Amino acid sequence: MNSYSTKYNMETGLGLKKKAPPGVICIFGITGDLSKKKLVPALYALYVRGYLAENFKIIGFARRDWSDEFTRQYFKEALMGHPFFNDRDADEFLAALFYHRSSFDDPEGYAALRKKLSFGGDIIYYLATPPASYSTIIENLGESGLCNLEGHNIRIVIEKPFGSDLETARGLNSLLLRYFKEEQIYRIDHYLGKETVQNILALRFGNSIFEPIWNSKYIDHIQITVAEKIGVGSRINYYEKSGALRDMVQNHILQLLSLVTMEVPTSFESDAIRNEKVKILKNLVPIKQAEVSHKVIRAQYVGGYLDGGYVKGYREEEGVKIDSTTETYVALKAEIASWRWAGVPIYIRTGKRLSRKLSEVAVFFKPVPETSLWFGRPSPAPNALIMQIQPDEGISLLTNVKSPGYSMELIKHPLNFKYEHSFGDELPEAYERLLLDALTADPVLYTRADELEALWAYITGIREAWDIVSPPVYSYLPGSAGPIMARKLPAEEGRRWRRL
Ligand SMILES: NC(=O)C1=CN([C@@H]2O[C@H](COP(=O)(O)OP(=O)(O)OC[C@H]3O[C@@H](n4cnc5c(N)ncnc54)[C@H](OP(=O)(O)O)[C@@H]3O)[C@@H](O)[C@H]2O)C=CC1
Ligand SMILES: O=C1O[C@H](COP(=O)(O)O)[C@@H](O)[C@H](O)[C@H]1O
Repeated sequence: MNSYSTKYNMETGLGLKKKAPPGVICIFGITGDLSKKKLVPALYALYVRGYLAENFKIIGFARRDWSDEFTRQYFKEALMGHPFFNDRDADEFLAALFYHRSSFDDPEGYAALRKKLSFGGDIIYYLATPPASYSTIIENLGESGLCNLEGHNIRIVIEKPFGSDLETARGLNSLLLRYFKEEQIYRIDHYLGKETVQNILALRFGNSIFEPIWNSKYIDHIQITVAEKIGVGSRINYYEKSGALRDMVQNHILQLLSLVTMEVPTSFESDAIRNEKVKILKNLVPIKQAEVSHKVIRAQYVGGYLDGGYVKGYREEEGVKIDSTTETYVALKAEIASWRWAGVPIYIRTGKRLSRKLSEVAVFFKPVPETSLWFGRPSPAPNALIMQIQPDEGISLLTNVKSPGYSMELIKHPLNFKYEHSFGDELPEAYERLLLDALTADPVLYTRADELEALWAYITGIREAWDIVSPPVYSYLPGSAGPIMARKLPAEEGRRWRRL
Protein backbone atom coordinates (compact mmCIF):
# COMPACT_ATOMS: atom_id res chain seq x y z
CA MET A 1 0.00 0.00 0.00
CA ASN A 2 1.34 3.47 -0.77
CA SER A 3 0.92 6.89 0.71
CA TYR A 4 -2.12 8.07 -1.29
CA SER A 5 -4.41 5.15 -1.79
CA THR A 6 -6.64 5.08 1.29
CA LYS A 7 -6.98 8.84 1.47
CA TYR A 8 -7.68 9.24 -2.22
CA ASN A 9 -10.35 6.61 -2.39
CA MET A 10 -12.13 7.89 0.65
CA GLU A 11 -12.13 11.39 -0.75
CA THR A 12 -13.27 10.69 -4.27
CA GLY A 13 -15.45 7.67 -3.81
CA LEU A 14 -13.76 5.96 -6.76
CA GLY A 15 -13.90 2.83 -4.67
CA LEU A 16 -11.67 -0.22 -4.81
CA LYS A 17 -14.26 -2.40 -6.45
CA LYS A 18 -11.66 -4.27 -8.46
CA LYS A 19 -7.96 -4.68 -8.17
CA ALA A 20 -5.55 -5.95 -10.80
CA PRO A 21 -4.39 -9.47 -9.91
CA PRO A 22 -0.67 -10.26 -9.74
CA GLY A 23 0.87 -10.33 -13.17
CA VAL A 24 2.80 -8.46 -15.79
CA ILE A 25 1.98 -6.02 -18.54
CA CYS A 26 4.39 -6.18 -21.44
CA ILE A 27 4.26 -2.91 -23.39
CA PHE A 28 5.53 -3.22 -26.95
CA GLY A 29 6.73 0.27 -27.88
CA ILE A 30 7.68 1.45 -24.39
CA THR A 31 10.02 4.14 -25.77
CA GLY A 32 7.24 5.68 -27.87
CA ASP A 33 5.04 8.71 -27.44
CA LEU A 34 1.90 6.92 -26.23
CA SER A 35 3.76 5.03 -23.50
CA LYS A 36 5.27 8.26 -22.22
CA LYS A 37 2.15 10.43 -22.47
CA LYS A 38 -0.55 7.98 -21.48
CA LEU A 39 0.31 4.39 -20.57
CA VAL A 40 2.97 4.70 -17.91
CA PRO A 41 1.26 7.74 -16.27
CA ALA A 42 -2.02 5.78 -16.18
CA LEU A 43 -0.34 2.74 -14.62
CA TYR A 44 1.30 5.06 -12.10
CA ALA A 45 -2.08 6.54 -11.20
CA LEU A 46 -3.50 3.03 -10.74
CA TYR A 47 -0.55 2.17 -8.51
CA VAL A 48 -0.95 5.30 -6.42
CA ARG A 49 -4.69 4.75 -6.07
CA GLY A 50 -3.96 1.21 -4.89
CA TYR A 51 -5.36 -0.74 -7.84
CA LEU A 52 -2.25 -2.78 -8.68
CA ALA A 53 -1.21 -5.98 -6.92
CA GLU A 54 1.92 -5.71 -4.77
CA ASN A 55 4.04 -7.77 -7.13
CA PHE A 56 2.73 -6.36 -10.40
CA LYS A 57 5.42 -5.91 -13.07
CA ILE A 58 5.84 -3.87 -16.26
CA ILE A 59 8.12 -4.99 -19.07
CA GLY A 60 8.85 -2.46 -21.79
CA PHE A 61 9.78 -3.88 -25.22
CA ALA A 62 11.58 -1.71 -27.83
CA ARG A 63 14.80 -1.69 -29.81
CA ARG A 64 16.70 1.28 -28.36
CA ASP A 65 19.77 0.51 -26.36
CA TRP A 66 18.27 1.28 -22.95
CA SER A 67 18.87 -0.41 -19.59
CA ASP A 68 16.37 -0.98 -16.76
CA GLU A 69 17.97 1.88 -14.87
CA PHE A 70 17.86 4.29 -17.80
CA THR A 71 14.22 3.42 -18.51
CA ARG A 72 13.26 4.06 -14.88
CA GLN A 73 15.03 7.40 -14.88
CA TYR A 74 13.39 8.37 -18.20
CA PHE A 75 9.93 7.64 -16.85
CA LYS A 76 10.65 9.26 -13.50
CA GLU A 77 11.30 12.49 -15.34
CA ALA A 78 8.18 11.94 -17.45
CA LEU A 79 6.11 11.43 -14.28
CA MET A 80 7.31 14.60 -12.59
CA GLY A 81 4.35 16.57 -13.96
CA HIS A 82 1.84 13.95 -12.82
CA PRO A 83 -0.70 15.21 -10.27
CA PHE A 84 0.16 12.30 -7.93
CA PHE A 85 3.93 12.59 -8.32
CA ASN A 86 6.10 12.14 -5.29
CA ASP A 87 9.58 10.67 -5.08
CA ARG A 88 8.73 7.71 -2.91
CA ASP A 89 5.72 6.48 -4.86
CA ALA A 90 7.48 7.04 -8.19
CA ASP A 91 10.57 5.06 -7.09
CA GLU A 92 8.50 2.21 -5.69
CA PHE A 93 6.35 2.07 -8.83
CA LEU A 94 9.32 2.26 -11.21
CA ALA A 95 11.18 -0.50 -9.37
CA ALA A 96 8.66 -2.83 -11.03
CA LEU A 97 9.54 -1.59 -14.55
CA PHE A 98 12.00 -3.59 -16.66
CA TYR A 99 13.32 -2.96 -20.16
CA HIS A 100 13.52 -5.67 -22.81
CA ARG A 101 15.58 -4.80 -25.85
CA SER A 102 14.77 -6.49 -29.13
CA SER A 103 13.45 -5.82 -32.57
CA PHE A 104 9.82 -6.89 -33.06
CA ASP A 105 10.82 -9.25 -35.86
CA ASP A 106 13.53 -11.12 -33.99
CA PRO A 107 12.34 -14.53 -32.71
CA GLU A 108 15.20 -14.62 -30.22
CA GLY A 109 13.78 -11.52 -28.57
CA TYR A 110 10.59 -13.45 -27.83
CA ALA A 111 12.51 -16.47 -26.51
CA ALA A 112 14.35 -14.14 -24.15
CA LEU A 113 11.06 -12.45 -23.18
CA ARG A 114 9.63 -15.82 -22.20
CA LYS A 115 12.17 -16.14 -19.36
CA LYS A 116 11.21 -12.71 -18.02
CA LEU A 117 7.51 -13.60 -17.99
CA SER A 118 8.03 -16.59 -15.76
CA PHE A 119 7.20 -14.91 -12.44
CA GLY A 120 3.59 -15.97 -12.52
CA GLY A 121 0.21 -14.29 -12.72
CA ASP A 122 -1.71 -12.80 -15.64
CA ILE A 123 0.12 -11.59 -18.73
CA ILE A 124 -1.12 -8.64 -20.76
CA TYR A 125 0.59 -7.79 -24.04
CA TYR A 126 -0.03 -4.15 -24.98
CA LEU A 127 0.72 -3.19 -28.59
CA ALA A 128 1.62 0.52 -28.46
CA THR A 129 3.53 0.36 -31.72
CA PRO A 130 3.20 1.55 -35.28
CA PRO A 131 0.21 -0.36 -36.73
CA ALA A 132 2.49 -1.85 -39.39
CA SER A 133 4.16 -3.86 -36.59
CA TYR A 134 0.97 -5.43 -35.20
CA SER A 135 1.06 -8.53 -37.41
CA THR A 136 4.79 -9.13 -36.87
CA ILE A 137 4.33 -9.01 -33.10
CA ILE A 138 1.19 -11.18 -33.10
CA GLU A 139 2.85 -13.81 -35.29
CA ASN A 140 5.99 -13.83 -33.18
CA LEU A 141 4.03 -14.10 -29.96
CA GLY A 142 2.06 -16.96 -31.50
CA GLU A 143 4.95 -18.86 -33.05
CA SER A 144 7.09 -18.56 -29.92
CA GLY A 145 4.27 -20.01 -27.79
CA LEU A 146 3.87 -16.82 -25.74
CA CYS A 147 0.10 -16.77 -26.35
CA ASN A 148 -0.30 -20.03 -24.61
CA LEU A 149 1.78 -20.26 -21.47
CA GLU A 150 0.69 -22.90 -19.00
CA GLY A 151 -0.70 -21.46 -15.77
CA HIS A 152 -1.10 -17.86 -17.05
CA ASN A 153 -4.20 -15.97 -18.13
CA ILE A 154 -3.13 -14.07 -21.22
CA ARG A 155 -4.71 -11.03 -22.88
CA ILE A 156 -3.65 -8.72 -25.69
CA VAL A 157 -4.52 -5.03 -26.06
CA ILE A 158 -4.29 -3.44 -29.53
CA GLU A 159 -4.08 0.30 -30.06
CA LYS A 160 -5.90 2.15 -32.79
CA PRO A 161 -5.96 2.20 -35.76
CA PHE A 162 -7.19 -1.37 -36.02
CA GLY A 163 -6.94 -1.78 -39.81
CA SER A 164 -7.54 0.89 -42.40
CA ASP A 165 -10.71 -0.53 -43.98
CA LEU A 166 -13.04 -3.49 -43.64
CA GLU A 167 -10.70 -5.89 -45.40
CA THR A 168 -7.58 -5.06 -43.38
CA ALA A 169 -9.57 -5.05 -40.11
CA ARG A 170 -10.91 -8.52 -40.98
CA GLY A 171 -7.39 -9.68 -41.82
CA LEU A 172 -6.07 -8.45 -38.47
CA ASN A 173 -8.98 -10.07 -36.64
CA SER A 174 -8.34 -13.40 -38.28
CA LEU A 175 -4.62 -13.23 -37.54
CA LEU A 176 -5.38 -12.52 -33.88
CA LEU A 177 -7.91 -15.34 -33.75
CA ARG A 178 -5.28 -17.76 -35.02
CA TYR A 179 -3.43 -17.36 -31.70
CA PHE A 180 -5.91 -15.83 -29.22
CA LYS A 181 -9.55 -16.38 -28.36
CA GLU A 182 -11.92 -13.41 -28.82
CA GLU A 183 -12.23 -13.01 -25.03
CA GLN A 184 -8.46 -12.49 -24.81
CA ILE A 185 -8.46 -9.65 -27.37
CA TYR A 186 -8.92 -6.02 -26.24
CA ARG A 187 -9.28 -3.49 -29.09
CA ILE A 188 -8.93 -0.04 -27.61
CA ASP A 189 -10.99 3.08 -28.24
CA HIS A 190 -9.91 5.62 -25.66
CA TYR A 191 -13.23 7.53 -25.88
CA LEU A 192 -14.94 4.62 -24.16
CA GLY A 193 -12.64 5.13 -21.17
CA LYS A 194 -13.84 8.70 -20.64
CA GLU A 195 -16.12 9.14 -17.63
CA THR A 196 -18.50 11.37 -19.55
CA VAL A 197 -18.89 8.81 -22.32
CA GLN A 198 -19.75 6.08 -19.83
CA ASN A 199 -22.18 8.50 -18.25
CA ILE A 200 -24.29 8.41 -21.41
CA LEU A 201 -25.49 4.94 -20.40
CA ALA A 202 -25.90 5.96 -16.76
CA LEU A 203 -28.02 8.94 -17.75
CA ARG A 204 -30.17 7.03 -20.24
CA PHE A 205 -30.79 3.90 -18.24
CA GLY A 206 -30.53 5.15 -14.65
CA ASN A 207 -33.30 7.73 -15.05
CA SER A 208 -36.83 6.70 -15.93
CA ILE A 209 -37.66 10.07 -17.49
CA PHE A 210 -35.57 9.58 -20.63
CA GLU A 211 -36.49 6.16 -21.99
CA PRO A 212 -40.13 6.97 -22.89
CA ILE A 213 -39.09 9.98 -24.98
CA TRP A 214 -35.92 8.49 -26.48
CA ASN A 215 -37.30 7.81 -29.94
CA SER A 216 -38.42 9.36 -33.21
CA LYS A 217 -41.72 10.45 -31.74
CA TYR A 218 -40.06 12.98 -29.44
CA ILE A 219 -36.52 13.41 -30.77
CA ASP A 220 -36.11 15.65 -33.80
CA HIS A 221 -32.43 15.06 -34.49
CA ILE A 222 -29.07 14.44 -32.83
CA GLN A 223 -25.77 16.28 -33.33
CA ILE A 224 -22.39 14.80 -32.48
CA THR A 225 -19.44 17.18 -32.53
CA VAL A 226 -15.79 16.34 -31.87
CA ALA A 227 -13.88 19.53 -32.64
CA GLU A 228 -10.19 20.14 -32.06
CA LYS A 229 -8.15 23.31 -32.10
CA ILE A 230 -4.85 21.55 -32.69
CA GLY A 231 -3.61 20.70 -36.18
CA VAL A 232 -2.23 17.39 -37.31
CA GLY A 233 1.11 18.10 -35.61
CA SER A 234 3.84 15.49 -35.85
CA ARG A 235 1.58 12.64 -36.98
CA ILE A 236 1.51 13.55 -40.68
CA ASN A 237 2.66 10.15 -41.93
CA TYR A 238 -0.20 8.44 -40.19
CA TYR A 239 -2.77 11.18 -40.81
CA GLU A 240 -2.11 11.60 -44.51
CA LYS A 241 -3.20 7.96 -45.01
CA SER A 242 -6.01 8.20 -42.49
CA GLY A 243 -7.94 11.49 -42.60
CA ALA A 244 -10.68 12.57 -40.21
CA LEU A 245 -13.22 9.97 -41.32
CA ARG A 246 -10.99 7.05 -40.35
CA ASP A 247 -9.18 8.82 -37.51
CA MET A 248 -12.25 10.01 -35.60
CA VAL A 249 -15.56 8.93 -37.12
CA GLN A 250 -14.80 5.21 -37.58
CA ASN A 251 -14.09 4.83 -33.88
CA HIS A 252 -14.83 7.57 -31.33
CA ILE A 253 -17.82 9.21 -33.03
CA LEU A 254 -19.60 6.04 -34.05
CA GLN A 255 -19.04 4.73 -30.53
CA LEU A 256 -20.77 7.84 -29.17
CA LEU A 257 -23.56 7.35 -31.69
CA SER A 258 -24.08 3.74 -30.68
CA LEU A 259 -24.18 4.53 -26.95
CA VAL A 260 -26.74 7.28 -27.49
CA THR A 261 -29.00 5.21 -29.72
CA MET A 262 -28.65 1.57 -28.55
CA GLU A 263 -31.52 -0.34 -26.98
CA VAL A 264 -31.52 -1.07 -23.24
CA PRO A 265 -29.06 -3.93 -22.62
CA THR A 266 -30.09 -6.79 -20.35
CA SER A 267 -27.15 -6.02 -18.02
CA PHE A 268 -23.96 -3.98 -17.84
CA GLU A 269 -21.97 -7.11 -18.75
CA SER A 270 -19.67 -6.64 -21.71
CA ASP A 271 -21.47 -8.84 -24.20
CA ALA A 272 -24.91 -7.50 -23.30
CA ILE A 273 -23.76 -3.96 -24.07
CA ARG A 274 -21.74 -4.87 -27.12
CA ASN A 275 -24.61 -6.91 -28.59
CA GLU A 276 -26.81 -3.81 -28.52
CA LYS A 277 -24.12 -1.59 -29.98
CA VAL A 278 -23.56 -4.01 -32.84
CA LYS A 279 -27.28 -4.01 -33.67
CA ILE A 280 -27.26 -0.23 -34.05
CA LEU A 281 -24.09 -0.20 -36.13
CA LYS A 282 -25.50 -2.83 -38.45
CA ASN A 283 -28.63 -0.71 -38.86
CA LEU A 284 -26.72 2.38 -40.00
CA VAL A 285 -28.02 3.19 -43.45
CA PRO A 286 -25.08 2.86 -45.88
CA ILE A 287 -24.30 6.09 -47.73
CA LYS A 288 -24.50 5.38 -51.44
CA GLN A 289 -22.26 6.70 -54.19
CA ALA A 290 -25.08 8.84 -55.59
CA GLU A 291 -25.63 10.62 -52.26
CA VAL A 292 -22.10 10.84 -50.88
CA SER A 293 -21.47 14.35 -52.20
CA HIS A 294 -24.38 15.89 -50.37
CA LYS A 295 -24.58 13.65 -47.28
CA VAL A 296 -20.86 13.84 -46.51
CA ILE A 297 -18.83 17.07 -46.62
CA ARG A 298 -15.05 16.83 -46.49
CA ALA A 299 -12.61 19.69 -46.12
CA GLN A 300 -9.05 20.75 -45.29
CA TYR A 301 -7.78 23.65 -43.20
CA VAL A 302 -5.86 26.30 -45.08
CA GLY A 303 -3.20 28.56 -43.58
CA GLY A 304 -4.31 31.51 -41.50
CA TYR A 305 -4.15 33.28 -38.18
CA LEU A 306 -5.08 31.54 -34.97
CA ASP A 307 -4.60 33.07 -31.52
CA GLY A 308 -2.52 35.86 -32.99
CA GLY A 309 -0.03 33.69 -34.91
CA TYR A 310 0.10 32.23 -38.42
CA VAL A 311 -0.58 28.50 -38.64
CA LYS A 312 0.20 26.50 -41.75
CA GLY A 313 -2.50 25.02 -43.91
CA TYR A 314 -2.69 21.23 -44.08
CA ARG A 315 -1.13 21.13 -47.56
CA GLU A 316 1.75 23.30 -46.34
CA GLU A 317 2.65 20.82 -43.58
CA GLU A 318 5.90 18.95 -44.17
CA GLY A 319 5.23 15.54 -45.67
CA VAL A 320 1.83 16.44 -47.14
CA LYS A 321 1.46 16.33 -50.91
CA ILE A 322 0.50 19.63 -52.49
CA ASP A 323 -2.56 18.01 -54.07
CA SER A 324 -3.47 15.91 -51.00
CA THR A 325 -7.19 15.18 -50.67
CA THR A 326 -6.89 13.92 -47.08
CA GLU A 327 -9.72 15.48 -45.11
CA THR A 328 -8.97 17.25 -41.83
CA TYR A 329 -12.70 17.91 -41.40
CA VAL A 330 -15.72 15.79 -42.14
CA ALA A 331 -19.42 16.33 -41.55
CA LEU A 332 -22.08 13.81 -42.43
CA LYS A 333 -25.68 12.90 -41.98
CA ALA A 334 -26.15 9.40 -40.57
CA GLU A 335 -29.43 7.54 -40.33
CA ILE A 336 -30.46 4.41 -38.48
CA ALA A 337 -33.01 2.08 -40.04
CA SER A 338 -34.86 0.97 -36.93
CA TRP A 339 -38.33 1.50 -35.45
CA ARG A 340 -36.91 3.72 -32.76
CA TRP A 341 -34.84 5.93 -35.02
CA ALA A 342 -36.42 5.98 -38.48
CA GLY A 343 -36.57 9.61 -39.66
CA VAL A 344 -34.18 10.99 -37.01
CA PRO A 345 -31.05 12.39 -38.69
CA ILE A 346 -27.80 12.22 -36.78
CA TYR A 347 -25.49 15.01 -37.89
CA ILE A 348 -21.83 14.34 -37.20
CA ARG A 349 -18.88 16.72 -37.53
CA THR A 350 -15.25 16.55 -36.57
CA GLY A 351 -12.18 18.47 -37.57
CA LYS A 352 -8.80 19.85 -36.64
CA ARG A 353 -7.84 23.52 -36.36
CA LEU A 354 -11.38 24.57 -35.51
CA SER A 355 -12.30 27.40 -33.18
CA ARG A 356 -12.06 25.33 -30.00
CA LYS A 357 -11.78 21.87 -28.50
CA LEU A 358 -15.22 20.46 -27.86
CA SER A 359 -16.73 16.98 -27.80
CA GLU A 360 -20.45 16.81 -27.22
CA VAL A 361 -23.62 14.96 -28.07
CA ALA A 362 -26.71 17.14 -28.42
CA VAL A 363 -30.15 15.55 -28.54
CA PHE A 364 -32.78 17.95 -29.89
CA PHE A 365 -36.40 17.29 -29.00
CA LYS A 366 -39.36 18.17 -31.15
CA PRO A 367 -40.87 21.60 -30.49
CA VAL A 368 -44.13 21.99 -28.58
CA PRO A 369 -47.16 21.73 -30.89
CA GLU A 370 -48.19 24.85 -32.77
CA THR A 371 -51.43 25.87 -31.04
CA SER A 372 -53.17 29.09 -30.13
CA LEU A 373 -51.42 28.92 -26.71
CA TRP A 374 -48.44 30.82 -28.05
CA PHE A 375 -50.41 32.98 -30.42
CA GLY A 376 -48.78 36.36 -30.84
CA ARG A 377 -45.67 35.25 -28.95
CA PRO A 378 -42.53 33.53 -30.22
CA SER A 379 -42.91 29.72 -29.92
CA PRO A 380 -40.71 28.20 -27.24
CA ALA A 381 -37.33 26.98 -28.49
CA PRO A 382 -37.13 23.17 -28.75
CA ASN A 383 -35.62 21.45 -25.71
CA ALA A 384 -32.19 19.94 -26.09
CA LEU A 385 -30.12 17.65 -23.91
CA ILE A 386 -26.42 18.39 -24.23
CA MET A 387 -23.96 15.77 -23.02
CA GLN A 388 -20.63 17.54 -22.91
CA ILE A 389 -17.84 15.00 -23.09
CA GLN A 390 -14.98 17.52 -22.84
CA PRO A 391 -13.95 20.10 -21.72
CA ASP A 392 -16.25 21.40 -18.91
CA GLU A 393 -17.64 17.89 -18.60
CA GLY A 394 -21.30 17.89 -17.75
CA ILE A 395 -24.90 17.71 -18.88
CA SER A 396 -27.29 20.55 -19.70
CA LEU A 397 -30.96 20.36 -20.41
CA LEU A 398 -31.98 23.41 -22.40
CA THR A 399 -35.42 24.40 -21.18
CA ASN A 400 -37.71 27.41 -21.46
CA VAL A 401 -38.58 29.29 -18.30
CA LYS A 402 -40.68 32.31 -17.61
CA SER A 403 -38.76 35.49 -17.88
CA PRO A 404 -39.21 37.56 -14.69
CA GLY A 405 -41.84 40.24 -15.17
CA TYR A 406 -45.56 40.77 -15.60
CA SER A 407 -46.09 38.89 -18.84
CA MET A 408 -45.73 35.30 -20.03
CA GLU A 409 -42.48 35.72 -21.89
CA LEU A 410 -40.21 32.66 -22.16
CA ILE A 411 -36.46 32.60 -22.19
CA LYS A 412 -34.13 29.66 -22.79
CA HIS A 413 -32.33 28.51 -19.70
CA PRO A 414 -30.07 25.50 -19.16
CA LEU A 415 -30.48 23.16 -16.19
CA ASN A 416 -26.85 22.32 -15.59
CA PHE A 417 -24.85 19.51 -14.07
CA LYS A 418 -21.08 20.05 -14.08
CA TYR A 419 -18.72 17.31 -12.95
CA GLU A 420 -16.34 19.90 -11.58
CA HIS A 421 -18.94 21.44 -9.29
CA SER A 422 -20.34 18.14 -8.07
CA PHE A 423 -17.26 15.92 -7.88
CA GLY A 424 -14.21 18.20 -8.07
CA ASP A 425 -12.09 18.65 -11.15
CA GLU A 426 -10.21 15.38 -11.09
CA LEU A 427 -11.79 12.86 -13.42
CA PRO A 428 -9.72 9.72 -13.97
CA GLU A 429 -7.86 9.63 -17.28
CA ALA A 430 -9.48 7.38 -19.89
CA TYR A 431 -6.39 5.17 -20.04
CA GLU A 432 -6.55 4.48 -16.29
CA ARG A 433 -9.97 2.91 -16.56
CA LEU A 434 -9.12 1.09 -19.79
CA LEU A 435 -5.89 -0.35 -18.42
CA LEU A 436 -7.56 -1.40 -15.19
CA ASP A 437 -10.24 -3.18 -17.20
CA ALA A 438 -7.64 -5.00 -19.30
CA LEU A 439 -5.73 -5.98 -16.16
CA THR A 440 -8.90 -7.29 -14.52
CA ALA A 441 -10.19 -9.06 -17.66
CA ASP A 442 -13.23 -6.84 -18.20
CA PRO A 443 -13.72 -6.11 -21.93
CA VAL A 444 -16.87 -3.99 -21.58
CA LEU A 445 -15.16 -0.83 -22.84
CA TYR A 446 -13.28 -2.56 -25.63
CA THR A 447 -14.48 -3.17 -29.16
CA ARG A 448 -15.54 -6.69 -30.13
CA ALA A 449 -14.58 -8.12 -33.55
CA ASP A 450 -18.09 -7.96 -35.02
CA GLU A 451 -18.54 -4.41 -33.69
CA LEU A 452 -15.28 -3.33 -35.25
CA GLU A 453 -16.21 -4.86 -38.58
CA ALA A 454 -19.61 -3.12 -38.51
CA LEU A 455 -17.83 0.21 -37.84
CA TRP A 456 -15.49 -0.38 -40.75
CA ALA A 457 -18.27 -1.54 -43.09
CA TYR A 458 -20.00 1.86 -42.75
CA ILE A 459 -16.81 3.90 -43.16
CA THR A 460 -15.40 1.77 -45.98
CA GLY A 461 -18.63 2.35 -47.92
CA ILE A 462 -18.06 6.12 -47.71
CA ARG A 463 -14.38 5.84 -48.58
CA GLU A 464 -15.12 3.69 -51.61
CA ALA A 465 -17.80 6.13 -52.78
CA TRP A 466 -15.27 8.98 -52.40
CA ASP A 467 -12.75 7.07 -54.49
CA ILE A 468 -15.26 6.74 -57.32
CA VAL A 469 -17.08 10.07 -57.12
CA SER A 470 -14.18 12.32 -55.96
CA PRO A 471 -16.36 14.92 -54.24
CA PRO A 472 -14.80 18.35 -53.68
CA VAL A 473 -12.45 18.88 -50.75
CA TYR A 474 -13.64 22.23 -49.38
CA SER A 475 -11.45 24.65 -47.42
CA TYR A 476 -11.86 26.26 -44.04
CA LEU A 477 -9.92 28.80 -42.05
CA PRO A 478 -8.14 27.90 -38.84
CA GLY A 479 -10.20 29.02 -35.87
CA SER A 480 -13.46 28.75 -37.80
CA ALA A 481 -16.41 26.41 -37.33
CA GLY A 482 -15.45 24.47 -40.47
CA PRO A 483 -16.32 24.84 -44.14
CA ILE A 484 -19.36 26.89 -45.07
CA MET A 485 -20.69 23.97 -47.12
CA ALA A 486 -21.12 21.93 -43.93
CA ARG A 487 -23.89 24.29 -42.84
CA LYS A 488 -25.92 22.95 -45.73
CA LEU A 489 -26.27 19.49 -44.18
CA PRO A 490 -28.72 20.46 -41.43
CA ALA A 491 -29.84 23.69 -43.14
CA GLU A 492 -31.44 21.91 -46.09
CA GLU A 493 -33.67 20.19 -43.56
CA GLY A 494 -34.51 23.38 -41.66
CA ARG A 495 -32.00 22.81 -38.84
CA ARG A 496 -28.65 24.26 -37.90
CA TRP A 497 -25.48 23.22 -36.10
CA ARG A 498 -24.98 24.26 -32.54
CA ARG A 499 -22.55 27.13 -32.25
CA LEU A 500 -18.94 26.03 -32.01
N1 LIG B 1 0.85 8.97 -29.59
C1 LIG B 1 -0.46 9.18 -29.41
O1 LIG B 1 -0.91 10.23 -28.91
C2 LIG B 1 -1.43 8.14 -29.81
C3 LIG B 1 -1.00 6.94 -30.34
N2 LIG B 1 -1.90 5.97 -30.66
C4 LIG B 1 -1.45 4.71 -31.24
O2 LIG B 1 -0.47 4.10 -30.40
C5 LIG B 1 0.48 3.41 -31.17
C6 LIG B 1 1.88 3.92 -30.81
O3 LIG B 1 1.96 5.28 -31.15
P1 LIG B 1 3.21 6.18 -30.69
O4 LIG B 1 3.61 5.86 -29.30
O5 LIG B 1 2.85 7.56 -31.04
O6 LIG B 1 4.36 5.65 -31.69
P2 LIG B 1 5.91 5.98 -31.63
O7 LIG B 1 6.39 6.01 -33.04
O8 LIG B 1 6.20 7.14 -30.76
O9 LIG B 1 6.55 4.70 -30.89
C7 LIG B 1 6.76 3.49 -31.57
C8 LIG B 1 7.37 2.50 -30.61
O10 LIG B 1 7.54 1.27 -31.29
C9 LIG B 1 8.90 0.87 -31.20
N3 LIG B 1 9.29 0.19 -32.43
C10 LIG B 1 8.94 0.52 -33.69
N4 LIG B 1 9.43 -0.40 -34.54
C11 LIG B 1 10.09 -1.32 -33.80
C12 LIG B 1 10.78 -2.51 -34.09
N5 LIG B 1 10.90 -2.97 -35.34
N6 LIG B 1 11.30 -3.22 -33.09
C13 LIG B 1 11.19 -2.77 -31.81
N7 LIG B 1 10.55 -1.63 -31.46
C14 LIG B 1 10.02 -0.92 -32.45
C15 LIG B 1 9.68 2.12 -31.00
O11 LIG B 1 10.88 1.73 -30.37
P3 LIG B 1 12.29 2.47 -30.60
O12 LIG B 1 12.11 3.82 -29.98
O13 LIG B 1 13.22 1.61 -29.84
O14 LIG B 1 12.48 2.54 -32.08
C16 LIG B 1 8.75 2.89 -30.09
O15 LIG B 1 8.86 2.40 -28.78
C17 LIG B 1 0.09 3.65 -32.63
O16 LIG B 1 -0.69 2.58 -33.07
C18 LIG B 1 -0.75 4.91 -32.58
O17 LIG B 1 -1.68 4.96 -33.63
C19 LIG B 1 -3.24 6.13 -30.44
C20 LIG B 1 -3.73 7.30 -29.91
C21 LIG B 1 -2.88 8.41 -29.59
O1 LIG C 1 -7.65 9.06 -31.45
C1 LIG C 1 -7.46 10.25 -31.61
O2 LIG C 1 -7.97 11.11 -30.73
C2 LIG C 1 -7.41 12.41 -30.58
C3 LIG C 1 -8.45 13.21 -29.81
O3 LIG C 1 -8.62 12.64 -28.55
P1 LIG C 1 -9.16 13.52 -27.33
O4 LIG C 1 -9.24 12.56 -26.21
O5 LIG C 1 -8.16 14.62 -27.14
O6 LIG C 1 -10.48 14.06 -27.76
C4 LIG C 1 -7.10 13.05 -31.91
O7 LIG C 1 -6.37 14.26 -31.71
C5 LIG C 1 -6.26 12.11 -32.75
O8 LIG C 1 -6.08 12.67 -34.05
C6 LIG C 1 -6.90 10.76 -32.87
O9 LIG C 1 -5.98 9.85 -33.45
